[in-house]
Amino acid sequence: PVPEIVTGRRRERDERTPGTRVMGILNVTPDSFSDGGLHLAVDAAVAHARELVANGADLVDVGGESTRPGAERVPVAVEQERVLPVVRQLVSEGIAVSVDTMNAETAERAVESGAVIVNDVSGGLADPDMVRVVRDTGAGFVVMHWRGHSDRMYRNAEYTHAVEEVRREVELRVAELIVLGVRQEQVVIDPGLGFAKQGAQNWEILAGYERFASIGLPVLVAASRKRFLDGVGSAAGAPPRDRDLATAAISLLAAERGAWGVRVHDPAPTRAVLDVWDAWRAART
Ligand SMILES: Nc1nc2ncc(COP(=O)(O)O)nc2c(=O)[nH]1
Repeated sequence: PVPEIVTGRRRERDERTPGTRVMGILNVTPDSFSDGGLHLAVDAAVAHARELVANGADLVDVGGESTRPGAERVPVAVEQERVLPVVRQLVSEGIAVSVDTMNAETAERAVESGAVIVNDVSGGLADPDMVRVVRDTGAGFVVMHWRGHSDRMYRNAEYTHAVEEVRREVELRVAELIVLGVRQEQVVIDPGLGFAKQGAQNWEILAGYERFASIGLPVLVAASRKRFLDGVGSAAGAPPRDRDLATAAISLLAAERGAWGVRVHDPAPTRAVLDVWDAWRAART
């Protein structure tokens, strides 16, 4: 069966299954934790994951390859060296883990190590073997809207109607996956904020949330600290970590619209606003 964290129905605050899931981001790249050796990076990453969970993350999204615009590809062996030890340790501590990878072999080995979700920004397009891994393992599968690797990301940000085109492309991709044997209940969709979308287009996507919800699949909103937030709810040009308040506001707006989950660097502000929202709803007479 597909892991409960993927299919679990939305519950009120006192139930175990979370309403809108808070997915904490764990980028295991040496520059993100320490410029020391890999071992340091793994230990630091595990410590950071524990902190994410302590601050309210329902699951931790472990990635070993930055997908920032213009980022270089990382060799699969390096990605696995970074990611797999962390996945194994977090799973052993009872933490729900998703693996953020475009590589089928990494996904397969992470799921074999206990990861319950494959979060592939390419939705299975980057590695033709990914569909087999997702289909055969039954893991949750985050299918994000994607129009190509970081090196040509912005050249693909041409839309006449961004919301409708992104919606259509996501819908078509999911239909292809189902034809290829992936079960619908495995799938979470994600409009891919910042991927082949610039500035205002990201806000159009958020404003068009209902269009994505109307596809009828769980929706993951991943706006955390992204460039399009610059200057909104924070000073223009401020460092990305200053965008956590704006991120929490988007988490609340997404949760109110029934989002399956929100993907954030710092769960604390998001957890705080979701707790406020739960208290508000619970008091309804
Ligand atoms: N599902 C999903 N996964 C992602 N992984 C990485 C990034 C890049 O952002 P980061 O480097 O801040 O994690 N963005 C997404 C996203 O928008 N959706």
